[in-house]
Amino acid sequence: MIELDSVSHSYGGSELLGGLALRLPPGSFHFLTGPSGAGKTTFLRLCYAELAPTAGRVRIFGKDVRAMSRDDVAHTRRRIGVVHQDCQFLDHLSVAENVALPLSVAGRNAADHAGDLADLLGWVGLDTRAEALPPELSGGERQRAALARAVIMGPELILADEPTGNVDWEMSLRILHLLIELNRMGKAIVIATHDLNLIRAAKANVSARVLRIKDRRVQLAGADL
Ligand SMILES: Nc1ncnc2c1ncn2[C@@H]1O[C@H](COP(=O)(O)OP(=O)(O)OP(=O)(O)O)[C@@H](O)[C@H]1O
Repeated sequence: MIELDSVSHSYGGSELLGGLALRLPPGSFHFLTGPSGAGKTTFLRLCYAELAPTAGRVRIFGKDVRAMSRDDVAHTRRRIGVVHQDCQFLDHLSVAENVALPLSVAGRNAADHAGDLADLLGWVGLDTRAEALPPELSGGERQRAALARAVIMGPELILADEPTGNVDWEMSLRILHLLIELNRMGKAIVIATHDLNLIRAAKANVSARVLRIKDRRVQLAGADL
């Protein structure tokens, strides 16, 4: 699904990710952890064809990111759902309109998918907030709306950047369990998080690999979390 060979990235300063070699198979569950600035978001952006690595090669669904045309990038991204760290809503659109936005971006008629949208909002517990505007949402509601938007296109892979940032523990668990449910439906999941307790809670429920960025290198964490 995603293959990284000897991947490093530099924005002009020091190199991040340290020549990472990694495979993300279909249906897998990965956590990525490490200190602020370690390169977690950079890793996710590489997996979403938002960046090409400055060294090494990233292949997404078998295609080298550097060889992708604009159409390839658009097609690839339709197969990947992203939960951004800051959610990135359009504040003048309702929750339902924001969640449905990927459909219209892909040229589909959102009205044809009204049933799916209602089911999805119900699944994340936002059916009664469908007409609210994003600034009216709590942190947990924002994160769940962002998750609903990430899955509306039926992606095979979900990349979630701190999906439990700014929510309490109970809500963190609720969001985690939605992601575990998606994994059980066969979707590959990658979660970038600072929260080691979240990783421990997940490992009790799902077989997940934990990647830890330390000293600018990505290592597979052991059972000592
Ligand atoms: N567009 C950019 N231009 C220049 N430097 C960048 C850019 N994006 C990220 N960086 C730098 O690259 C490093 C890694 O950033 P990244 O956002 O990947 O880290 P992170 O592990 O996700 O951090 P956090 O946990 O704080 O979100 C940081 O030093 C950051 O300042």
